[in-house]
Amino acid sequence: MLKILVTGGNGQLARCIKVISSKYLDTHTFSYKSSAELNITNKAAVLREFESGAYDYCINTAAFTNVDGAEKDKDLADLVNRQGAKNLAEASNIYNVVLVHISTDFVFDGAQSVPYTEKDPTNALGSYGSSKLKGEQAISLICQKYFIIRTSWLYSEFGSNFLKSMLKYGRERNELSVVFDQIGTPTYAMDLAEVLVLFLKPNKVDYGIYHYSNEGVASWYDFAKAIFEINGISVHLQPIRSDAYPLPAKRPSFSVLDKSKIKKALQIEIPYWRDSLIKASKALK
Ligand SMILES: NC(=O)C1=CN([C@@H]2O[C@H](COP(=O)(O)OP(=O)(O)OC[C@H]3O[C@@H](n4cnc5c(N)ncnc54)[C@H](OP(=O)(O)O)[C@@H]3O)[C@@H](O)[C@H]2O)C=CC1
Ligand SMILES: Cc1cn([C@H]2C[C@H](O)[C@@H](COP(=O)(O)OP(=O)(O)O[C@H]3O[C@@H](C)C(=O)[C@@H](O)[C@H]3O)O2)c(=O)[nH]c1=O
Repeated sequence: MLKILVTGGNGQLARCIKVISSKYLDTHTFSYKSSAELNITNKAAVLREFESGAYDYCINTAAFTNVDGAEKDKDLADLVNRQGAKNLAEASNIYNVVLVHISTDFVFDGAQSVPYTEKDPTNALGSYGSSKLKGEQAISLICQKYFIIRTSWLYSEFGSNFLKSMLKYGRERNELSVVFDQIGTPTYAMDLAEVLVLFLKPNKVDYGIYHYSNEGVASWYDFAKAIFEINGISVHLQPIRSDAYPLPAKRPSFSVLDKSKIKKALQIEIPYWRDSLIKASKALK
């Protein structure tokens, strides 16, 4: 039996892992710890959990994910996303655990116009992205056995996300404005969860950084348009530039991820984002 700790156990991605992991219960035991049960910023608590749990893997989904909130709460974002990741890296080394850590497309500045590979230079624009980047750096410096999976624009039937916000606003309002000058790839967190479980196979895949998102490319406007079409919601949708929708945090204008490495390593085909959006919309109904 492989023993797996999942941090951030009440979050969107952890809840998707819980759904997917039901297929693996003959061979894997998953322990989900919410922020109240295991605060990853508390090093002593992390060490105690690793010692008592005798885990083989830790999937770290815990993070400070409020992109605009991170501009105001820089210290807290840093504490969770950098120090928390560092604590897990140190505990993983001591207790011989493989750390599977989730990171973000927001480690890039968006200056590129071709999809980002794992080797491309990082340069985060805001506090969320830079705290996540520092978390990655701490792990790659300290940890002997780790996978860092960068992903983008997660949504699902769980937690709060862009899909659920659009469905809510689309039903409440006649008109909506959404930015069309930020390009990336929406990713169904359930698809990512399926892929994360594939990393839980001893000595099958090389340690390091991997990019995973759904296939294809969209702006947030395209994503919103597809949400309304697929869900039969009639709303007047206006494409706008980011400067017409001012927010505390600057986002990358282009953060499409190149997924060649993960496709080769895991021998997977990745669903197109619109097909996955149809699946998620059905799951929500
Ligand atoms: N959402 C997205 O669009 C994207 C997310 N990612 C990354 O994917 C991962 C999962 O994101 P997602 O599930 O969407 O995020 P959520 O915000 O839904 O979940 C994160 C969870 O982390 C928990 N958490 C916060 N602080 C701590 C702490 N100190 N100790 C333990 N747990 C804590 C939160 O608990 P509580 O609610 O109690 O604070 C929450 O349940 C994160 O690493 C994120 O950076 C990457 C790209 C896109
Ligand atoms: C709700 C809304 C947002 N927007 C814009 C704001 C922003 O530029 C863009 C995305 O909106 P959000 O703020 O919901 O998403 P945001 O928090 O920027 O999403 C990011 O979250 C973190 C955690 C990640 O790691 C990233 O991959 C990415 O998913 O859409 C509109 O233009 N109109 C709207 O009505």
